[in-house]
Amino acid sequence: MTKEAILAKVNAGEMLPLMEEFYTIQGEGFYKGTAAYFIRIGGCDVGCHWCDVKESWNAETHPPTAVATIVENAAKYSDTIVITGGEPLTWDMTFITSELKKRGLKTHIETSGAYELTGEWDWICLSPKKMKLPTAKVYEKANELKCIVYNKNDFEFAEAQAEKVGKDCILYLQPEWSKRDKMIPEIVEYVMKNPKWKVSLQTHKYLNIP
Ligand SMILES: C[S@@+](CC[C@H](N)C(=O)[O-])C[C@H]1O[C@@H](n2cnc3c(N)ncnc32)[C@H](O)[C@@H]1O
Ligand SMILES: Nc1nc2[nH]cc(C(=O)O)c2c(=O)[nH]1
Ligand code: SF4
Ligand SMILES: [Mg+2]
Repeated sequence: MTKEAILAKVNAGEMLPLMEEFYTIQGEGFYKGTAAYFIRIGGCDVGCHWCDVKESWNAETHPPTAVATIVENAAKYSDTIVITGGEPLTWDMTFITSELKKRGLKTHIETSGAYELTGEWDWICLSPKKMKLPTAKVYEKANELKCIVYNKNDFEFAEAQAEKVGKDCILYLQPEWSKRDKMIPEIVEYVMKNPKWKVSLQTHKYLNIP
């Protein structure tokens, strides 16, 4: 295929820059503890300084891969597929989610919501970032809001984000991994005082799994 042809397919969401894919246990949020197949798509320009997958940022370093191939493979492992990144909404998610749903698979997304919400989702985990705020539509559609707590100011940001999501959206505070020893006690105290929030931990890191 020519470079132009590949670019056209990527723009149409029929090929995506695939960084990695793995069958594991969802470590975070509402589905924590549930087996799921993860598809990690490269490309993100949100720029969180504490991001735990900076290798995902540059889409050029991840090979454009046919969505048909990604979906066919994913279906062998699980009925729950988590699309993450990078920032998956950098790309048009319409085609990949429609192919997954055609096979009866459940589609979950991990997103900052910084770009237009595309695709058909059974579960949307919205993790807003100060540098590039979510779009109006993703606030409305989010099933869970997962705010990362790196320092005390993040509680205020989390409250402002919680104002913007729907009334059934489940609210989580998740410690930034490198600050976990400092921030876990703060989060515990905050959740006891403000019980509309729940604690989310990156349990896969404690389990030593991907
Ligand atoms: C790597 S991001 C990819 C998806 C999307 N770009 C996003 O930020 O939601 C997956 C999840 O990991 C969280 N995350 C990333 N780095 C983290 C860290 N150092 N500690 C805790 N959570 C982190 C993000 O906030 C997000 O909820
Ligand atoms: N096990 C596991 N659970 C996760 N939940 C969200 C993740 C992500 O990087 O999006 C993630 C991840 O990288 N691994
Ligand atoms: S938006 Fe997600 S992938 Fe992008 S830098 Fe932030 S945590 Fe990392
Ligand atoms: Mg992760």
